[in-house]
Amino acid sequence: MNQSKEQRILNFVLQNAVRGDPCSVIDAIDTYCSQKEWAMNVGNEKGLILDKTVEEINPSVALELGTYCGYSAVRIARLLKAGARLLTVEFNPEFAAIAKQMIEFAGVQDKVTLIEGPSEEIIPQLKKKYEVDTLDFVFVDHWKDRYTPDTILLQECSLLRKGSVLLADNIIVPGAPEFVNYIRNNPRFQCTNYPSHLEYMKVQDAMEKAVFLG
Ligand SMILES: O=C(NCCCCc1cc2ccncc2s1)c1cc(-c2ccc(F)cc2)cc(O)c1O
Ligand SMILES: [Mg+2]
Repeated sequence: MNQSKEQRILNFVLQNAVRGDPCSVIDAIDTYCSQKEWAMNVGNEKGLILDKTVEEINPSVALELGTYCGYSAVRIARLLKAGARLLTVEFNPEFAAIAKQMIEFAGVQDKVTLIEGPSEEIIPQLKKKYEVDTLDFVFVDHWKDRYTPDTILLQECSLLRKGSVLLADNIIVPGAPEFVNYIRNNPRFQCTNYPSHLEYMKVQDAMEKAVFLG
């Protein structure tokens, strides 16, 4: 059975990065996906916007929707202080299996809880099953038509508090127009747009930061 692209990315990391060194894992994925096979990791340009946002917030509890191969989970987890944690949700079992290995190889597994399943089922479980009170930071990078319903669901589940920050990927490509309309017209969010480019391409993309005002 021939390998998946995601398996090839993981193999390249295992052969070219340094176990326990998250930066070498990030660099290896970016090298492979810019030179060999494009893949939907947030990439290094938008990754720097993600880094700055995480460093600004210094979250104790972070949520990621859309793990994929674990690139952004490793990016976020490497910046978390001692005792802080990242919960990351992935729907696709093959992607989750790759991400688990990626996270472990990077050495950030103690900070990351990988949850396999659809976000609409997982979000309502976060308080009781995953012992979350409120979320300091949410990286939104899953199905683009789930951005709005899941942002509403996070509010309904009282998972956001005054100052919680959402950062959404792919505002232009593939695009999340309904989410942009919802969040920018919602008085309970203060929004900022960050123009950038689609990972590994010269195509325009952007990220949207939304601070919950309570
Ligand atoms: O679809 C994208 N990302 C979501 C993958 C869906 C994985 C899911 C996770 C999950 C968790 C919980 N519930 C349900 C779900 S579904 C995505 C696509 C492109 C792209 C851009 C140009 C192209 F030509 C082709 C693809 C770029 C990106 O940065 C992306 O993030
Ligand atoms: Mg994305």
